[in-house]
Parts: sequence; C-alpha cells; structure tokens
Amino acid sequence: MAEQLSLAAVRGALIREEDSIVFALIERARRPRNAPAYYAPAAGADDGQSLAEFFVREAEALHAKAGHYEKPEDVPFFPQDLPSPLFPTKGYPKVLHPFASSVSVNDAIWKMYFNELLPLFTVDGDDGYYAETVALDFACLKALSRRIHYGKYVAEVKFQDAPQDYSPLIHAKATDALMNLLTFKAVEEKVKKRVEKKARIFGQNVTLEDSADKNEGSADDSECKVNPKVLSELYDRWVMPLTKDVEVDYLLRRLD
Ligand SMILES: C=C(O[C@@H]1C=C(C(=O)O)C=C[C@H]1O)C(=O)O
Repeated sequence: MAEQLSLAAVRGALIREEDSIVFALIERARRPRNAPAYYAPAAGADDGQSLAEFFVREAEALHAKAGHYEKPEDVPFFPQDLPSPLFPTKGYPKVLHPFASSVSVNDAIWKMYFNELLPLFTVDGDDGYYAETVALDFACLKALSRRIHYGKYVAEVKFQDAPQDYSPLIHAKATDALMNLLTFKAVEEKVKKRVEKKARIFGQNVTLEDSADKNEGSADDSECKVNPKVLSELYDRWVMPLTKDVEVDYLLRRLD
C-alpha cells in the first residue's frame, strides 16, 4: 500500500484488486465444481482435512517462508504456526495502528467462498482435476481476502480525515453509527457496475474475426466465462459488507 495515504489512493488500490478478483474467478470457472476436493479426506488421514484445506495450509506455509503475510492486507487463512521468512524482507511503512495485523475476517471469507460463491460461478461436475482446482481456489481466496482487508487502510484514512466525527463513536463503541458514517452508497453503486463491466470485458472470447458490432464490452452475458451479474452480486452481498466489517473492527480499536 502506498506510503501516501489518501482516500483516492486507497480506492485506486481497491479498483486494481477488482482485476485480480475477476481474473481469478475466470480461471477457476475453467473447472467444474469438483466437490471431492472439498470433502474427501486424504488417504489414511484421520484429521478429516479436505484437499482444499490441506492445499491452502501448505501453500500459506510456503508463502510465509518466502516472506509473505508481513503486510496488514495480506492475512493468512491459517495463521497458527506459520513459519518465519527465510529470506530478508524489506519491511513496509507502518501507517496503520499496530493491532491492524490482527484484524481478520478470513473465516467468513472462507465460508462464503466455498458455501455460497463457488456454486454461483462453477458448473456442476467432476473432471478429476482436483489439484489444479484447489490451486485456483487459493488464488481466488487470496485476491478476495486482500481486497477485503484493504478496508484497514480505508478506515485509517477516513479516521484521519475526520477524527472529530469518528472518535466519539469509537469511545461509545457505537458499531451501527460507525457503519453509517463510513458508508458511501453512491460509491458502492459505482463499484458494482464497474466489476460487472470488467467481467463482461475480461471474460469475453477474443477472436480475430470480430466485426465492428462486437466491440469490447458488448459480449452476450451468456458467452462470458463468468456471468457478469455474479460479480456485482459478489460485491453487493459479500465483498463490500465484509470490507466494511474490517473497517469497523479496525476503527473500534483505533484509539486503544
Ligand atoms: C471502501 C470504502 O468504504 C465503503 C465500502 C466500499 C467498498 O467496499 O467498495 C465502498 C464504499 C463505502 O461504503 C470506500 O469508501 O471506498
């Protein structure tokens, strides 16, 4: 995240993350649901861990050794016993309150992704490509989690811009009032329209035979790799509400 915190800069970072989320979903949609990746435990294992859970745990351990999960927007799904980085890391400007790294809504993201979102954008079926499937899931989870945890920076900027408005609500632990104060409905409407449009543009088949009436963004939704409406629904029902939960969680402890 940029050293210079401003609402425009943070919103710019959120807009860039939309690209990562749309592309990650498009990639995952290449595979059908592949349900056994989510319930069948490893051969001989007695802990009942699915392939998806195993993969994310092991991938996070590898990423942590490479130096990932140092920044407050990079939050692991399995933070217990993560190894330390094996290589020098550069450090990052500490612009947030120190407890920021402990704010996490990853449990909610995990449940939302597997229980609600996957059935909306993958077709029913089992092609046996389970290892590839869970690697694609990991990419989706990481992109969603990073976007949502950027909410920490959004909250910090909003607090710095109006401490006189936020401080009394923080002292009073007025969660609902904080939520109202940090909500910008007009911005949310634009975000939903933009992610839907990105899914329409990024997810269309590009051919050299395209005629003038087949310009970017004009693809039929049914031809898109991920239904664009799923993106606006994802943001409306989960991504923006969870980002705001992160904002509120951060603000509640901002004055500790
Ligand atoms: C992130 C912000 O805070 C809230 C959450 C939004 C989002 O998650 O996209 C958009 C507008 C606000 O209601 C923001 O103001 O940009």
